[in-house]
Parts: sequence; C-alpha cells; structure tokens
Amino acid sequence: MLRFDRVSKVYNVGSFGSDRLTAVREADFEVRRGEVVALIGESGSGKSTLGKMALRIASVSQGTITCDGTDISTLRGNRRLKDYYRRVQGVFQDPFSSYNPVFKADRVFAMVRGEYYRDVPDAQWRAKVHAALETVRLDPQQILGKYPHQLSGGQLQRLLIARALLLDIDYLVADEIISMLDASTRIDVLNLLGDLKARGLGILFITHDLALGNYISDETVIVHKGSIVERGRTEKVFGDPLHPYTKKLLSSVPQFHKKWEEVEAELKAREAADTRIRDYHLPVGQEPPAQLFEADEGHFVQPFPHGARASA
Ligand SMILES: Nc1ncnc2c1ncn2[C@@H]1O[C@H](COP(=O)(O)OP(=O)(O)OP(=O)(O)O)[C@@H](O)[C@H]1O
Repeated sequence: MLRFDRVSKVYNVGSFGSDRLTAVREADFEVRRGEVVALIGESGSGKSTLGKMALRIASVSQGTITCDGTDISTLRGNRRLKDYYRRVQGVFQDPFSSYNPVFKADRVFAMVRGEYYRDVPDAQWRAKVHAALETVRLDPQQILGKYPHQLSGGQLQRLLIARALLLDIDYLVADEIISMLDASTRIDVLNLLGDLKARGLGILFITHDLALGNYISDETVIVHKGSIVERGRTEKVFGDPLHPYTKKLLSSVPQFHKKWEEVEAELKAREAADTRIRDYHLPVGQEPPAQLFEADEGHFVQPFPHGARASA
C-alpha cells in the first residue's frame, strides 16, 4: 500500500525564498494494489505535488509517505532508491517532453536496460520489451526504431507506460496522462489503465477532469487549495457529495438532460434533507481541521460551516 500519512508540503517562494507556500496540508489517504485512486482538483490545488512526493521528486515537509510499510524518506543511496523505482513509477502529462527528438523513441527502453537489466541477454530483453509493448497494445513492428515525431501523442504515452511496466512496478503515479490526448486515444489509455489495475497495479490517477476520474477510479480524493476536502468510494463521492466544494465541482459539469435550475433545486433539497451535516458543521469563522469526519462508512468529509458555499 502506498500511504500518505498527514503529509504536508511547504515551498519556499518569493525573490529570496523568504515566503512560504503551503501546497499540501496534512493529506491522508492511500493507494492499494489493484485499485485506482483519482486525485481530483483544480489547477494549483496541490495534486502534482502529492504525486511528486510519492516519486521522491519533491521532499515531504511534514508527515510520512510509506510504501508497503517503509517510510520512503528513509530510502538513501542509489541501490535503495533504484529498488524503490522498480516498484513505483510516474508518467506525466506531456509525453513529448519525455523524449529527446534527436534519438529514437525506444531509447527510453535502452535506458531502463542500462540502469536495471544489464545482465539480461539480448534475446530475453527483446522478449521483455515486446511483452511490455503488447500489454499497452502497441505493435512492436510499428513502434521500434521510430523517432518521437513519427509517433502520435497516444503512442508516446503508451510507450512511457510500457517503460514503467518493464520494471514490474506495483504502483503507478499517472499525472494528467490523458489530458493531452485526443478523444479516441483517451478511451484506449483509460482502458489500458483498467487492464493494469486488473493485473494488480495500484494507480494514483491525477486529474482535473471529473468525468475521467469517475470513469476509472475505485476511490476518489477531492483536493481544494492543498487540503483534502472529501474522499471515499468513487460512487459515494460522486453519488452523494457532501462538501460544498465537491458539490460545486460536480454541479459545474453540464448535465445535458437537465436544466440548470433543476440541478440547483436538487442540490438544495438534498442539503436540507441531509441530517448528517449537523454532525460535521463548524461554527462560522473556525478553521476547518485537517482531520476528516467519517460521514458514512469509508466516506470522509472535511468539516465546514453549515450553509457555506465553496470559494474558488
Ligand atoms: N517547485 C515549486 N516551487 C514553488 N511553488 C510550487 C512549486 N511547485 C508547485 N508550486 C506551487 O504549489 C501549488 C500546488 O501546485 P501543484 O503543481 O501541485 O498543483 P496542481 O493541482 O497539480 O496544478 P496543475 O493541475 O496546474 O498542475 C501551486 O500554487 C504551485 O504554484
């Protein structure tokens, strides 16, 4: 399990690094193997920072991230870090920036070999590469030996996922990997992630797109201004949103079969009927605690003033 335990990140900003920006505040959630967790929030809410901390690209300011029980901040030295990256890999939004246009795209595989599999004989390595490409539904004949500009964004993205698979990973941090793809490729990559999940991979799926998050995830974590405001089984968070910010996000997605007034009236009626709100409403002016309230089994919400409307 990849577990975030009250994890915070403070960046030093300003001209001399004199100001501090809290990008993530006491985030608490986990990604289990064989499960997709969607991390959803607007731009600047701290999603990528959470992914970067899990990949050790950014340090953790407070709290701990553990991978199957090991605090990842204690992994020092090339060998232990390499072992970690054998198990946890990241794929990011812009596939083009991960390739050097001067080299053939499959150089990313050669780099993995040089780093991790020097002793593997050529024939065995070829078979491994072919198997990884087939898993991501790429035809080795069409892909190997090509330059990045000869491949589509979707192919390049799948190639990066194949590279991660060469390492037999347990967890994948997928940061906005669908956003830049065209509609027909999107569904392919989404279905691929579904296959990987079925093979037992744990996936942290970072997105600002609610529909994508809803489509693919088992658990949803909603982040707003660095804090998790709601999390739980995806069907609960989407079907019975509790926090004003989650409601606002969901109501901003057009429901083509309904008029806007109908949606708003439904939200108000649901809120009025929701007796649980009394249990977790906060006096106006009180800072919301980082610890979430369990409103329903496995469905957590950050307490908020009753009647509050989420500010953007
Ligand atoms: N290296 C850094 N130094 C200083 N501030 C940073 C750094 N990286 C991110 N931030 C700030 O931290 C906050 C969270 O950024 P982050 O990239 O995690 O958000 P995000 O939700 O992933 O946004 P997006 O979807 O636009 O990538 C933002 O205010 C951002 O400007």
